[in-house]
Amino acid sequence: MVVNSQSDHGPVVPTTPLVIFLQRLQQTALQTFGSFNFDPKYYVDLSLKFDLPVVKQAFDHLPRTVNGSVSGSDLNGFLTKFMNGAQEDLEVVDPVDFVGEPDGFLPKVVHPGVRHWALEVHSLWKNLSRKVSGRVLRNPELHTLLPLKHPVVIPGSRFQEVYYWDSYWIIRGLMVSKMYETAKGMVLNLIEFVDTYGYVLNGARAYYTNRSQPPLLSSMVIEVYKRTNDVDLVKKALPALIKEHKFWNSGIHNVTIEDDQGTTHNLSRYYAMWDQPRPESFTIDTETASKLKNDCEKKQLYRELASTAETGWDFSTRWMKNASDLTTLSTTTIVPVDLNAYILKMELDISFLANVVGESSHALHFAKASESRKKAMDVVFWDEEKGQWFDYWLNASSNHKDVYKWDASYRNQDIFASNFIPLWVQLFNSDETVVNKVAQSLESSGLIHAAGIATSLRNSSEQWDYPNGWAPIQHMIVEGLVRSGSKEARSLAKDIAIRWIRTNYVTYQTSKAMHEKYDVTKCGEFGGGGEYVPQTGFGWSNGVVLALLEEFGWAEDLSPYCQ
Ligand SMILES: OC[C@H]1O[C@H](O[C@H]2O[C@H](CO)[C@@H](O)[C@H](O)[C@H]2O)[C@H](O)[C@@H](O)[C@@H]1O
Repeated sequence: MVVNSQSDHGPVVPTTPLVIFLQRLQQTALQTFGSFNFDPKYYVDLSLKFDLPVVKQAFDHLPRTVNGSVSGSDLNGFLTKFMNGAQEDLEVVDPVDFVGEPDGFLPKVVHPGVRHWALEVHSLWKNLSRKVSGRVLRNPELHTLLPLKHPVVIPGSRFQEVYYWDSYWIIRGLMVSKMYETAKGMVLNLIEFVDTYGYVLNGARAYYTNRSQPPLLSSMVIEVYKRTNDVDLVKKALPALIKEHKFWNSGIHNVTIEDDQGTTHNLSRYYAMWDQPRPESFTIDTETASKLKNDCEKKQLYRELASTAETGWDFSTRWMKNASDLTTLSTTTIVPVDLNAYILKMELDISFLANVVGESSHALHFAKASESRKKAMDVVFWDEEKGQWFDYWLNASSNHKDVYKWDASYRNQDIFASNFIPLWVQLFNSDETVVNKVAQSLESSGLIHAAGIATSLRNSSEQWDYPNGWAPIQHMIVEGLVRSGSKEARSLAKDIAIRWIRTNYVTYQTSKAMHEKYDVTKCGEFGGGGEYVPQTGFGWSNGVVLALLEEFGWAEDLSPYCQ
């Protein structure tokens, strides 16, 4: 599948003729309809009513002005005659395992009003459940939606397809809702991606095949296994997880760093296999790159944009050399703390799962791999004095035959929520000294707000910076604190959980009342953090709310927070 591009910046996975055509349609639509309320993704999600050559010919024959634009009525006529709507590829499905109030649902949530809300959140899974329509299965070449075998829960809003890392928090919520069949089906779909492509795709669309997303498949398998003891699922998952591990630890994703003692360490980075504008944001990326001078620079920027989408944090100043200039994105030259924490957890998970099915040599191999990564993270990321792990920026001048010489000054000293993610992993949260240091550092970091843990301290307009970014990754930090077993750490975790739950409650009620996308200014100090779309909520927010309510329970009234 992967071929080398003309430039030497890495591989490129070719896209489909359909995606290329839909990008052209997207460009024309922008010219015709203008940028107000324009969502470029909408156009690459449309499907064809006829074969591509027929549709293309009709499109090419639309009357155009000298500057190439098409009139609104001609374009609307074309869309009606030749295209199906963006959401018609999927059918709403009744999940087989949904019941209004599952037996033993959230026993520690005792306040009646909060219990009522939790049941409403639980019921949102029904509104977010989809299956791929028969049309896609019969004629996949007419659709950018990829045909998945099992029904899914989608994030919602403009994201009507499965997303890799969103699925993790959705599955955490499904566990609370006792929807094990649905969760298992979602895991099986992701396993099939690994079988087909060698990695889990960013999302289930033809335009997402050139990159992955934060690798949390092993965590999903573990969560389902813990509740169901489904050994068959483990047997199916294990080869896929081993293959996925290889994807993240070889070729462009692998980085070797030599420390002061001359020991080399292998870590991983994000690196999309793409050097063109992202099809779902084609018009935006083209515009972003327009200020660059030459094609080589543009290709590199496009790779950085796609690689940043692979991080799940698209976009944040975390990946930018110059915080006010998106063209300075440098994601491929950053070794990220969170990615390596996820892979460390993947190694421990694989080792555990291999033991479950009696594959002791794999169990041993991955246990050793986890020890090596832990050492590498200690050397490259960990700052003992600051009590945080910092991203490491690769410096071209230190690159000798693909081995980078470690230098403390290349650590990015900026504070992000990702600096605390390693706490999620047992090898770190079992060390009391580390936990205490990290907890103190988190408390004084400035990241904890009324709404929970902010993604960054930078006030920028990027989606993943303060005040917009309230990542579900805070759930991992909370879990790390809880798993440490320390009383103080649990109390900090509870404090953060309370903030997140209140915020989401306020967001939910406000959004419900307004029946429109929620407006932060209406939610007083708890504004920000939730992402509640009327009638569906948002997949990962629903999941984290349910998981936190399960962990901490709830006895007080929440309604005073929503006046
Ligand atoms: O359409 C632009 C980008 O949209 C996605 O990113 C955002 O939504 C995802 C779904 O909730 C989420 O997983 C991601 O963290 C968000 O930043 C998509 O993942 C990107 O690849 C895409 O370019």
